[in-house]
Amino acid sequence: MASGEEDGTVEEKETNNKKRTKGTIATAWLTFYNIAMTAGWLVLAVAMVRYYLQKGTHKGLYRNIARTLKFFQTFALLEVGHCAIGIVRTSVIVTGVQVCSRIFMVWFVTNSIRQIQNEESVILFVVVWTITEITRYSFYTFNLLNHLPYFIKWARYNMFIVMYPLGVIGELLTIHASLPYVRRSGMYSLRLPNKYNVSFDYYYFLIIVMLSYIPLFPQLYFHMLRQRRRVLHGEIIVEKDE
Ligand SMILES: CCCCCCCCCCCCC/C=C/C(=O)SCCNC(=O)CCNC(=O)[C@H](O)C(C)(C)COP(=O)(O)OP(=O)(O)OC[C@H]1O[C@@H](n2cnc3c(N)ncnc32)[C@H](O)[C@@H]1OP(=O)(O)O
Repeated sequence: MASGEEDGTVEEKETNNKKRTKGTIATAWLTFYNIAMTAGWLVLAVAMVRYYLQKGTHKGLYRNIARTLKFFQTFALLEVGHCAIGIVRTSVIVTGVQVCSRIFMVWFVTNSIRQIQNEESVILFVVVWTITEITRYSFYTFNLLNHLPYFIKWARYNMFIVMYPLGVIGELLTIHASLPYVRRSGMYSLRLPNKYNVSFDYYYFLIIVMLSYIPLFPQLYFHMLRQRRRVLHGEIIVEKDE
């Protein structure tokens, strides 16, 4: 029996071939990307455990892992691109908020303000991110390879229930701890008068960022709860255009 494709015109066949090639290239790239990211976050986990076992303190841990953390968290910007070009079925906005807030935490808060790098809250969010990302990227990898162990799927769609709030607590406490240093130093701020005639106060900007967690975090959390119902309980979810 002839298949639909065999019945199609030459243009239809060419379009189908192009789609298949794009699909193969995209899958190969995503598999490479997810393996690299799983490895990166595993390296980070091992470095943290080794540091703590050797030194017996969390002090200095951030400085020890900062370079690896900055590299792999910044690399995650590609995920926004994956959504934008349509090779993963995820909202650009949801992914954008998630990735940008992490990059902001790493570069513009923790990396920029040395005095807060030994805060327990920094260790809290870094540990939570690490556990989450090892699970998430190994989930995507095994899923793409069609060999997904159930416990990884279970962990991906259950751990966030606790990890997400813990990560947010770590992030908010870290921003809060940075406020006195930012106020005192006036960093990243622009005072009037200046040649641009613009004023910007990083201290108040950080307060606005903290407040923006109130409307934004529930959206990310409920998005994940919907994904959980869809993947673990097979519910059909009709998402609004995000
Ligand atoms: C200027 C500064 C602004 C700052 C603003 C501040 C406001 C910030 C407010 C909120 C802050 C949040 C801070 C975050 C903290 C933490 O992360 S704490 C640690 C706990 N975190 C988590 O548990 C993270 C949970 N979130 C996520 O997993 C993602 O970020 C997500 C974008 C929300 C995930 O959503 P989504 O991708 O839609 O879900 P999935 O089920 O995983 O995937 C959907 C489909 O897409 C496929 N896919 C996605 N990515 C990939 C990939 N890399 N490779 C292959 N496939 C991928 C996936 O397989 C799914 O496919 P289908 O099954 O076919 O649908």
